[in-house]
Amino acid sequence: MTKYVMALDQGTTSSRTILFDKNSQIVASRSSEFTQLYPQPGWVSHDAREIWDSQAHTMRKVLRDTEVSPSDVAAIGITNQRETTILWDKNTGEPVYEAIVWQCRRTSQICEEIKAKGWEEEFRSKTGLPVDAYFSGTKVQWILDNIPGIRNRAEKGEILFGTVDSWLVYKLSGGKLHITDYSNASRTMLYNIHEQKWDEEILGKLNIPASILPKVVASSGVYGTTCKKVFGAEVPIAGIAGDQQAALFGQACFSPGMVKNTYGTGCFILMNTGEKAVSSESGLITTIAWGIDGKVDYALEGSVFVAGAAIQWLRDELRIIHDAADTEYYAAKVPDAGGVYFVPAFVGLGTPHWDMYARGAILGLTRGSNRNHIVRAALEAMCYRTKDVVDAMQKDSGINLKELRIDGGASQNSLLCQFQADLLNVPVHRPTIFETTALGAAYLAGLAVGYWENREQIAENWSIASSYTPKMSEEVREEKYNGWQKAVQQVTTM
Ligand SMILES: Nc1ncnc2c1ncn2[C@@H]1O[C@H](COP(=O)(O)OP(=O)(O)O)[C@@H](O)[C@H]1O
Ligand SMILES: O=P(O)(O)OC[C@H](O)CO
Repeated sequence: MTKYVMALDQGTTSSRTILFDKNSQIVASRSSEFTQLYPQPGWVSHDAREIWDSQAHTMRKVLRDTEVSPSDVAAIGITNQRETTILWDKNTGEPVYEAIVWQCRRTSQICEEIKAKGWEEEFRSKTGLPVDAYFSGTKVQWILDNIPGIRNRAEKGEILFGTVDSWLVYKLSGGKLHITDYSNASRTMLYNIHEQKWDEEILGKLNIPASILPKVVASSGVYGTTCKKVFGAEVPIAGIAGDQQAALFGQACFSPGMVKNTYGTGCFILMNTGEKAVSSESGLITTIAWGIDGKVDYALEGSVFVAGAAIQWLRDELRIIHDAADTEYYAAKVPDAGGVYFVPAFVGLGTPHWDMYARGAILGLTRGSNRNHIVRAALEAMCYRTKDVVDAMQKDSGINLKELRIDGGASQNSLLCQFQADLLNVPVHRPTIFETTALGAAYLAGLAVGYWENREQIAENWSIASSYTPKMSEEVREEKYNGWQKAVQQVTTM
């Protein structure tokens, strides 16, 4: 009898495999970190082989350690760091270059050229995305233009492109499937989110041959099975979604107006807007949340590139903490950040600023500032950036936020959660299962094979572990946020 759904959560810093049971409980979880490559300032790469190897390792390990047989896995769902771009050889299945990571700024110049040619509005209205190095399109173009011989081979049909979901499915299926889902396609800057097709004009403008593109499929559906070589059984591959959309699904944000925020390496705030693709005046992204049963739902998204990554920086570069969890201890030693603001614009600023050239700063230091203030300012920065995004979301959608559902590694920090509730002036809820990204992928796959019946059943499984209610006065909130906005002005270049 099949008992579990397996979620593969391929994130920016680690690959994870989680087995869920019917009550949405985690039965077992294994993760494996992999190498971050920084070939030049502002550039970020991964080795696509290592992405696959680390993912496959955690899949096998989770089964071995729990003695669950592959035949007890009802379906596999995949969720992934989005936008990260991989090109591989169609015949050998070998990557032809490093995976260019979503955070990588190497294509900023290409983006400038697109803007200088006056194409930005066309790209934005068709894809829902501002022209930025964040998205896959210019990364694909860069590889085709800069790696000798690749363009020629791509034009001969010998090269395939995919985001990480495509790459994993290709490997899992033994090279049989070259697919991506709607949510991932909507992050490439090559996909028309209204007509739901790869956009020929944009492909022409970026000089990208259509033959390298994956087929776009539903986010929930049986696409094929794993090749026996992977772990000894043919298990249905039945769900795919970009990690932030998967988290929206895992948080059961099924109705328009529901919002989740994931505090991981970056912060990603998504509001379900249902069947309506809301276009933004305030620098939000219009994205596909998921496509299921022939119907596409949309979301408004705010992307904050550096959130928990600033905590890692405090640990690895400044070395003022040993562990991310220490931040709560140090931050709690002071009543506030003492006027210190930390703007972690290490790779520019995303929503709503979209400033590729902004860089980080710690401001407001006095002779009395110490580690506690800086640590607290780093935590508060995640909350301020979230408020930047939520304010824009409320303005563009006309919907007032009623509550915020949170997840991701840094959401374990209660001081952060309380400050977030205070700043937004709405309750913040952390669910019992905070691995919502993986859970969302499991749900998409489980729904496709009838493991879960419908979204109502899923919504019933969502429950709150901790809630934080706002306690800050309006006056203090305004004063703090004004200080933040002034700090941001100091680092922006536009
Ligand atoms: N208790 C904590 N307080 C603040 N930040 C934390 C805490 N625990 C983890 N983090 C941060 O959260 C991030 C890890 O979250 P995770 O959701 O696993 O990220 P990702 O999926 O992006 O790799 C790291 O950047 C880490 O610094
Ligand atoms: O790997 P994460 O969780 O930091 O997510 C990365 C995002 O998908 C980038 O858009």
